[in-house]
Amino acid sequence: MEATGNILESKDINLFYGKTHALKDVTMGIPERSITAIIGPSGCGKSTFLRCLNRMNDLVPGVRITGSISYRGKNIYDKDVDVVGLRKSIGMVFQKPNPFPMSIYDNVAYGPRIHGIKDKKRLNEIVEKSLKQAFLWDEVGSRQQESAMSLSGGQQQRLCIARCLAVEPEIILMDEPCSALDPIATSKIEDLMRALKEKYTIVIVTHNMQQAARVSDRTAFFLMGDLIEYDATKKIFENPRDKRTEDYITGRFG
Ligand SMILES: Nc1ncnc2c1ncn2[C@@H]1O[C@H](COP(=O)(O)OP(=O)(O)OP(=O)(O)O)[C@@H](O)[C@H]1O
Repeated sequence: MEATGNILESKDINLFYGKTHALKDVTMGIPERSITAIIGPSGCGKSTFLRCLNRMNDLVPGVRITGSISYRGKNIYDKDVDVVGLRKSIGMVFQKPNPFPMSIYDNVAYGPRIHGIKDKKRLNEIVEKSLKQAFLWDEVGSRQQESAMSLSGGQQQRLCIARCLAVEPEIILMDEPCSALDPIATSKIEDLMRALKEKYTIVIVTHNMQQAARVSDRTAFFLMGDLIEYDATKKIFENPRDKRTEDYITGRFG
């Protein structure tokens, strides 16, 4: 690990969608094996920033990015970076559960197969381990050949997390992973996140401030593309430095 103790470091990131300046000089470090929450009003650049962390914005036409993001000390925007490998190490879970229309087993085995694992026994082990890690084994272990579409929304989201874990990432980016889920399914995902941070680094975008306060170690508050304040979650919620952070977390705007 680098001297800073951060697994990811963004430095002076600016991002433009055509003329829209969506991120402005964003500099922040993300500590390993912790949960970092990104909060802020709609359109402030939360998802854009999250997508910068594994170069998902490369897929958006007309995007221009300046600055750097180091992953274990290496700039992920360098020309020689293998983006497929990068996204294996830095996985992503989306707002709406998006299982593939195939069996539970095939969903989880999908990534390892793409990365060349063919041995049935090895795949079985990976699928079992990933389903267990995603707190899903007890519910679906005996019905792995059933369609993933038959699962509940919360189970589908945990399946998407299992699918992400199956390729052994180090970092998991979560873009409002609970916004389509009910409170019980949400609390299961939150329990899962707490367990996963023993081994993984999690960055979560959330509209739900209580969720940020409940699960994260550090919180970043964005406003119109600027990183306004970034600190220990307790500090952000109990004693923020910036008036704008205070106004947001107390519900005075946004
Ligand atoms: N693909 C795109 N093309 C053009 N502009 C975009 C694109 N994606 C986002 N933007 C713009 O960039 C800004 C930041 O958007 P972003 O989605 O990152 O915000 P957000 O904080 O995640 O919002 P929300 O909470 O509503 O999801 C907004 O002004 C948005 O309209």
